[in-house]
Amino acid sequence: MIEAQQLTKRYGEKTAVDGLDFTVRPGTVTGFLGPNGAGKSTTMRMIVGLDAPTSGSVTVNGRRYAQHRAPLQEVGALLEAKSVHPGRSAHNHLKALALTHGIPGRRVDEVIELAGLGSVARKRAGAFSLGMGQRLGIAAALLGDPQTVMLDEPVNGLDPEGVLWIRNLLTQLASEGRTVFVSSHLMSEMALVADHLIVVGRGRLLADTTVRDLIRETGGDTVKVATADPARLRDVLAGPDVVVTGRVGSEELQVTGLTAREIGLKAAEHGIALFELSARTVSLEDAFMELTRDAVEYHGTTGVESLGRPA
Ligand SMILES: Nc1ncnc2c1ncn2[C@@H]1O[C@H](COP(=O)(O)OP(=O)(O)OP(=O)(O)O)[C@@H](O)[C@H]1O
Repeated sequence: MIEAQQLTKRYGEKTAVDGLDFTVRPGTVTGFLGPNGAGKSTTMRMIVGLDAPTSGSVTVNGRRYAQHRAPLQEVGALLEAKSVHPGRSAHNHLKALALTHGIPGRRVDEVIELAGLGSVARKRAGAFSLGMGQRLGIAAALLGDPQTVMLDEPVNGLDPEGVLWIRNLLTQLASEGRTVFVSSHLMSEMALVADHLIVVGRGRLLADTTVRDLIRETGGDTVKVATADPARLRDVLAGPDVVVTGRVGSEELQVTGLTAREIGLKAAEHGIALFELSARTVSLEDAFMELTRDAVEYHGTTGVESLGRPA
């Protein structure tokens, strides 16, 4: 379990992390999302003691990282900054790490297998592709068989097979009861792998919710219906959790709380003709954009003005 309380980090004038309160629970994959510069990496660095909070605190299983006697066996982390000696092989890098942390040597071979690095383990890590480097970083994170696993952008640079491997790995780690905290900009991937989400923007907490609820709140379960008799259809669909909206005089209604199928069946039962019946699909990406619209630090421009005018 990771618990942040009023976690704050300032760099001079800049507040990178601003009073964050959240809990990452074991047994599920928790996604950590936010636009560029939102404070995700800074938060993750504070979790593993690479940066000290300006105020507030963050603990892993009730203790600050530095207070754990064997931190590598407590929290395994893949952070953006790599610290692999380029001349060393993957095997030697992991062996050195194991030796200095009292981890048995056989675990090195286990994580090499787990990370799919068997065929390249004796090669210089400096010659590794981005994807292999990511796999080595993940192997190092898992070396201490930690209860808590934290990965910053783990799918970066991975090919589709690697992305699938990460997806299965994260699900597996969570199913073993571990705490899995993972940041990514790939929303489609997060939607598949994460159950819970912590969303930040400009250092502040924007949402602490499930993928389903976030999508629902953005209107993900709305069904659009068009009929010649909207007033009667409203009456037919009425129910405790059903909300029907629509402009007066319009044939179109927006319905939440019923599926397209349920609406179609009810309309047929009452002999009401429908002209259109379509579920609005909202992706996690849409929901994320909506939620973080005001918290994006670096907006891109696509307007012609930004390209300058020809002389
Ligand atoms: N060492 C530092 N000194 C000064 N400012 C910093 C430092 N580290 C981070 N920042 C600033 O703090 C803010 C948060 O940065 P951080 O890297 O944590 O964001 P992030 O959410 O991980 O972004 P990204 O998605 O781009 O990786 C940014 O505005 C960044 O410029």
